[in-house]
Amino acid sequence: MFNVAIIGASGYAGAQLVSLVTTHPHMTLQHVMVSENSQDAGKSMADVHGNLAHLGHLKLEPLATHRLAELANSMDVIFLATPHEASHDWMAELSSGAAKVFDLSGAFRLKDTAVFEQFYGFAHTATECLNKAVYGLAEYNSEAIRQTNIVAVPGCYPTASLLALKPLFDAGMLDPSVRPVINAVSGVSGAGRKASLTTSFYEVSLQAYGVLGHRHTPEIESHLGTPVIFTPHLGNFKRGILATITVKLNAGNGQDELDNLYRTVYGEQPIVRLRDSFPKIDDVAYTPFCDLHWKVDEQSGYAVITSAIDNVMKGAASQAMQCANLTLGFAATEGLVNG
Ligand SMILES: NC(=O)C1=CN([C@@H]2O[C@H](COP(=O)(O)OP(=O)(O)OC[C@H]3O[C@@H](n4cnc5c(N)ncnc54)[C@H](OP(=O)(O)O)[C@@H]3O)[C@@H](O)[C@H]2O)C=CC1
Ligand SMILES: CC(=O)N[C@@H](CCC(=O)OP(=O)(O)O)C(=O)O
Repeated sequence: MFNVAIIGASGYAGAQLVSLVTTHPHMTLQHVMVSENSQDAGKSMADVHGNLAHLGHLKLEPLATHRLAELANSMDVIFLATPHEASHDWMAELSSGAAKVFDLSGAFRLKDTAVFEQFYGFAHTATECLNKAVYGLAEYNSEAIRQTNIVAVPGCYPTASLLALKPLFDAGMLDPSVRPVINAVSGVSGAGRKASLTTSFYEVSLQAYGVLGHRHTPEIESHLGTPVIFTPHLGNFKRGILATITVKLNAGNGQDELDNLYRTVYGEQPIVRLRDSFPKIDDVAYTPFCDLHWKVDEQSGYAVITSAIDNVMKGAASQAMQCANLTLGFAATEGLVNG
């Protein structure tokens, strides 16, 4: 059995990981942790998340920095479901031992530190870790993920967007003169558990935010290889992301070509489900799947692709678990998909 610690275990992504690790056939959850001065320190997982009421024995430990080295040497796997700053500050020490570290924050997803500082608002100084970090888009980078001890788990919107767009870009099917346009709606869990007016029940409606300036734009662009227009929206539901993506295809590409392409790329990938109709968020909520469907207008050469994921699962925790499975030598789907 592999020993696991989850830091940030009281948050939405961390609690989802608690669920996944405690049901994983080859993992033992040794530590669930929060920040040193957390109000939740000492409480159990059952106290903070009702759906984990059966896990009253798992107590949230406050994590003081002097314990980082001990974790690095005693754990096989460390999941960081923490704010970007905490992940950035702690990665060097956490990754200095035998443990493989999977960071769900955005701290290690952008290799360009100037772009990072512009979008995250603080300077990146963990250069060695950044150089080592592999972008954990599990369907694409499985070989590199297997070899590393630092995985930067992709953001939720980038996961939905890249799984839809990468096959087209990599196959040279996109007209380079027209940027892909990504309009995506996320449930409020994407904003994390801390109370705020923007995410309070009475305030949330359906609204664009971060227009032409969201930090996921450079993440999508750098891992896709071409500029995009990305507009996120906050929706009045709990879980899931639906990304509707419009692209202009190069001449000679129509419905048949896209059908063949997606089948070739994802036919053997159990987490990506190619659907016969446009997916709904409810089809993927609380699951590890990404559902894709597309339609081409043969006359204009435009195509619309929709990509649906659960932001807390494929957009965070279950993708982190896919990556952990790969580094430990299991199938990416271990503990996530049966049958
Ligand atoms: N929610 C989502 O859909 C997604 C989230 N992510 C990323 O995953 C990470 C966690 O997100 P999410 O679960 O939504 O966030 P939450 O706000 O729900 O949870 C954050 C967790 O981190 C803990 N924490 C906060 N500050 C520190 C610190 N300095 N040291 C240690 N622990 C700390 C919090 O507990 P406490 O403050 O009590 O210590 C809590 O357990 C973030 O980086 C987020 O950007 C990525 C993809 C999707
Ligand atoms: C609805 C909502 O607020 N979503 C979050 C994205 C969540 C996510 O993927 O986060 P990281 O890139 O921080 O890991 C946002 O737009 O900031």
